[in-house]
Amino acid sequence: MTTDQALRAQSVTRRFGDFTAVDAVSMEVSSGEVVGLLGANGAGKTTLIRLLLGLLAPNEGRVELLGGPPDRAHRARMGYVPQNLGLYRDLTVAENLAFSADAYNAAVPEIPPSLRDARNTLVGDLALGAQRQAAFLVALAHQPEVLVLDEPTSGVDALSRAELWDTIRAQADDGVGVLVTTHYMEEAQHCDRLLLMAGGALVASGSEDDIVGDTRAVAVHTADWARTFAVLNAADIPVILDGRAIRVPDTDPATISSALDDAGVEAEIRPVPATIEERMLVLARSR
Ligand SMILES: Nc1ncnc2c1ncn2[C@@H]1O[C@H](COP(=O)(O)OP(=O)(O)OP(=O)(O)O)[C@@H](O)[C@H]1O
Repeated sequence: MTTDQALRAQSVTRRFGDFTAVDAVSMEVSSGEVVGLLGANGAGKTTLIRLLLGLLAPNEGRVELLGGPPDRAHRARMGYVPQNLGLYRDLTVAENLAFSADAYNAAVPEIPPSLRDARNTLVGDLALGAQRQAAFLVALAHQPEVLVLDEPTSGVDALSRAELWDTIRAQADDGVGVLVTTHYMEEAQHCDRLLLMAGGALVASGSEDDIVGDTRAVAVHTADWARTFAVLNAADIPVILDGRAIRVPDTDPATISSALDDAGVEAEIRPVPATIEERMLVLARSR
């Protein structure tokens, strides 16, 4: 390892026409840490990643990859698993691995037991969990010092997700700096630190507790959940329906009672600590 700093963005902005996809973002990832990049669809996570990796040029600001510019030489020291996995679907797992190792002048790694039966299967014919596993293997073949993973666990079953997180943690324990995006909020617990984006900006960072802070929510218990949801929604109250449970973040319980009383809906209202997902909703609404 030649530097403790794996990735850094300093006041980085990227526009597409009049639209600002990444807005003056400053952040960094150190070697050996797993940093989770969270945010709703369109928050700017993938664009930030592409800027950090030199795949897109910033309009303003500066990025550093392993302490230098994100040029070919520095990019050769990082591993990237994009959302679409970046594998050749019409090549087998073994062929993808050999191709990538050759491109980086690295030895072809051994295929782990869980993928061995699939070594001669075309990637396009594999289940998504196995495809993601293969993409990890390919990205790690040249022993990168930085690993950037864009939704690595999306669409895979719980067991495969747990295995992928084990792999991520093992890499960090070996000193690799990891930046990972996820849509699954429960996966925030696997990260050492979180960055939260909304509307292109970095709106919060730290641990899950730092991000939630003292934000509160209200749990609404009612038999008539459909009407309750409709009434609160119509009153422009930030209501969340999770199954049949109704939650309202960052809103005075009296406001909720009053909206429901006016509509003649019977409900029991209980203030509770907010979740990170609810805090994200609050931050996104305030952008
Ligand atoms: N090449 C492009 N041209 C125009 N707009 C773009 C381009 N790339 C991204 N955008 C826009 O920038 C915004 C941020 O997109 P981005 O893919 O970075 O979000 P994201 O947080 O990664 O979302 P998701 O979780 O859905 O992947 C979106 O509104 C997207 O439509």
